[in-house]
Amino acid sequence: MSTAPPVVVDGLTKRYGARTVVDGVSFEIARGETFALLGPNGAGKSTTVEMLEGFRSPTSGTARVLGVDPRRGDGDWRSRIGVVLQSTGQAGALTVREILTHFARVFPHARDVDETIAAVGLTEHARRRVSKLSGGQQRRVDVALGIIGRPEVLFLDEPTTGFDPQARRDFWQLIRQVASDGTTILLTTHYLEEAEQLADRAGIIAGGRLLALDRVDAIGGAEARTPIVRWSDASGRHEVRTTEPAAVVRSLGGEPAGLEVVRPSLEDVYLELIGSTEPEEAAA
Ligand SMILES: Nc1ncnc2c1ncn2[C@@H]1O[C@H](COP(=O)(O)OP(=O)(O)OP(=O)(O)O)[C@@H](O)[C@H]1O
Repeated sequence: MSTAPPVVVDGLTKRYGARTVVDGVSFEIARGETFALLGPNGAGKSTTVEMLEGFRSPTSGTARVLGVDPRRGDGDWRSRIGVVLQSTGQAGALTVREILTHFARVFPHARDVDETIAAVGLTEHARRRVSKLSGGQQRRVDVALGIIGRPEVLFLDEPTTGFDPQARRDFWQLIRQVASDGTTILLTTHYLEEAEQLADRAGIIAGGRLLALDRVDAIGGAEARTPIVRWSDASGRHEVRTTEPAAVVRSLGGEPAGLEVVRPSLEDVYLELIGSTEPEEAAA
């Protein structure tokens, strides 16, 4: 087995005419790691993922997935990756079990069809046509199709869009299980809590450029994660950023009104980073 990381991206760039939509992006994803790519609409996340899946060609830079240039990936390579595209597949007339059975035959080490249906919470709907399912249920079929081949690298592009909160939590459980089997996962999502729950590391991208790349609990740097103590008194509302929140609380003597100690979340850090980009850059 190769020791190279399963995903290696170096200076990846995509231009459409004069527009650069992915601009010199570099990162690696280690074997078994879950990596989240975060960024606003139009940031370049799907374009990056689609270049890794071999569906789009880079203008410059390189990508290697399982040691292979995705544009040159053959059938064997494709059977080792799993893809959940952003748009829902239209598998109209087939039932859930039929479409999964059909795809399972394509892969040399496919998962058990009924276990996979159960894992995505569709056992009750296994005999229903995919076209008769709700949007969120169809999305679960997409996810089932992405994992049926027991991929070594799984690409999930906004997998839980349209899921209700319980379905999202069930999905997280499923992805944790897939990750614990050693699968390397690249996830894009607009739900920062999802990235916090699932990802080991994340990259934040805006205007095609990678603004930050780190462990999910460290992204933005120590400064951005400094706790904030807030309280109110007769003179109004106060806020202090401090590495020693307990000492600040003690110094207040007793418990002042509205006391809260907040550790900035990934969402706070993300909004600060995205907010600091030029609007036209973020929109470009
Ligand atoms: N075929 C194309 N021709 C020209 N521009 C394109 C093409 N495909 C995508 N783009 C542009 O590239 C930019 C990046 O799009 P991309 O879909 O990668 O963003 P994203 O980060 O995935 O956004 P979202 O969160 O909305 O899915 C967008 O401005 C989009 O309009």
